[in-house]
Amino acid sequence: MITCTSVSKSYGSGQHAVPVLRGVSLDLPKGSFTALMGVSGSGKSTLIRILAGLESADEGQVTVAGRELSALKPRQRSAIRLEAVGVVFQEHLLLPELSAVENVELPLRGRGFSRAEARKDALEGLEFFGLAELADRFPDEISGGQKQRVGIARALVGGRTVILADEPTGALDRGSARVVFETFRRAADEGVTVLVATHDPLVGDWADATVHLVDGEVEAA
Ligand SMILES: Nc1ncnc2c1ncn2[C@@H]1O[C@H](COP(=O)(O)OP(=O)(O)OP(=O)(O)O)[C@@H](O)[C@H]1O
Repeated sequence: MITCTSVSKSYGSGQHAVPVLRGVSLDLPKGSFTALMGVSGSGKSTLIRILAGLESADEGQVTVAGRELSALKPRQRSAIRLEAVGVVFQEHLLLPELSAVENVELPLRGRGFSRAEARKDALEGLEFFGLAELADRFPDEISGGQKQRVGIARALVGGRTVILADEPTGALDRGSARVVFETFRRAADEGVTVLVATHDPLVGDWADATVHLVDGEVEAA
């Protein structure tokens, strides 16, 4: 579901090129929850952005949800995100002027769903994660953990099969972080492939596997 082979990436060029990822290979099966760990600067965010198609690798191949990303133009990659790949960041990025359910509807509306269809699927998504009672609240009326879970519901709505998250619990207390990891677990148990970059050792209680990045390389297990 997520495969990358010999992915390398440097920032800067020539003499000033700084290698950030060096020959990273991963093969994450459908329905797995993998934690991506490593010290600050080890390349976690860069790898997540490449897998999400937000940046391109200098070398190597990346296949996500059955699509080989390196062959695609940025606009085609963003279409894949809309259809198949949800991305969650440390900041929830909910739009403050929209209610929770309206936020979850957004990617569906972007795909041309009618208002009624989008509402139905968004409510189902919130319900699946136990968030139905928050549907009509605005982001500033719910807790940080709840916002992040609404963000996960938005990332998954419309049958997306892959979720990529970068430090999703970085701004949360331990209790909220647990619930967020539990939410990813639930998604993986439904067949979604989940990769979460995190510093938070709590993730070990929910993830199936951990990949450690050290200076841009996958550390042998
Ligand atoms: N756009 C960029 N231009 C230049 N250098 C960058 C850029 N983005 C990241 N880097 C550098 O690449 C290295 C890896 O950064 P990255 O953000 O992927 O690490 P990380 O493991 O996610 O760190 P953190 O845990 O602090 O988020 C760092 O040395 C960073 O300074």
